Amino acid sequence: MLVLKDEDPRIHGIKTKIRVVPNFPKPGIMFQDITTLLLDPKAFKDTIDLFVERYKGKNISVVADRFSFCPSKIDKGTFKGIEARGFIFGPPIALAIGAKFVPLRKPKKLPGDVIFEEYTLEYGKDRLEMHVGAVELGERALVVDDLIATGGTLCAAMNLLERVGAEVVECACLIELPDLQGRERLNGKPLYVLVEYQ
Ligand SMILES: O=P(O)(O)OC[C@H]1O[C@H](OP(=O)(O)OP(=O)(O)O)[C@H](O)[C@@H]1O
Ligand SMILES: Nc1ncnc2[nH]cnc12
Repeated sequence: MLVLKDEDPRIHGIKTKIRVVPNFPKPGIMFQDITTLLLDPKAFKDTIDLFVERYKGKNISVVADRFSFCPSKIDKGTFKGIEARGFIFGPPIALAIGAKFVPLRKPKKLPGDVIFEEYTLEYGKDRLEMHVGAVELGERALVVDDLIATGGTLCAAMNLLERVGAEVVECACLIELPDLQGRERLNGKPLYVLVEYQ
């Protein structure tokens, strides 16, 4: 069951549009499918608006988000779905708050010089890369993702930004899986989520 995080009536509409698919991509995983949310322009817009309302006027100059789009792959027992979720929420939030968008990509997708961080997922392991020079010392950054599970992805993203001297103001996710205790990997960094799955 998805649990409402607060009383904003828009959150109820958002929650009803997230489909939960049991046993995908592996037995035991309750997959939170946001593609059904994207089919509903009002729910999708409400999601972006809630984040924009929270971060507008907060002097944030960087929105960092995973940015990936490539075919599925299966390697050494690790299933990775279509890599397409990371770029959905970050760019519209960045545009609306007047920040630049910095893509954090899976390996070998960025053409310039990169720094990278490796991390583990609920159902696999991966690596995030960021272009050298995309973020400058002292910039205030927001890290956005669709979902926090074990927290590995957000932790890797924060590490990348902090290694180049950015200040990560907050992490923002549409969905949290609290049972996986991902928050505890964020070293006390604030995390804002719209819905929890329990
Ligand atoms: O908190 P964590 O345990 O790190 O898991 C959360 C991450 O898992 C999913 O991405 P995934 O890498 O599965 O790929 P996709 O978004 O490209 O489909 C999701 O979009 C988050 O980025
Ligand atoms: N249960 C889950 N649903 C959707 N994306 C995920 N990423 C990691 N765990 C996930």
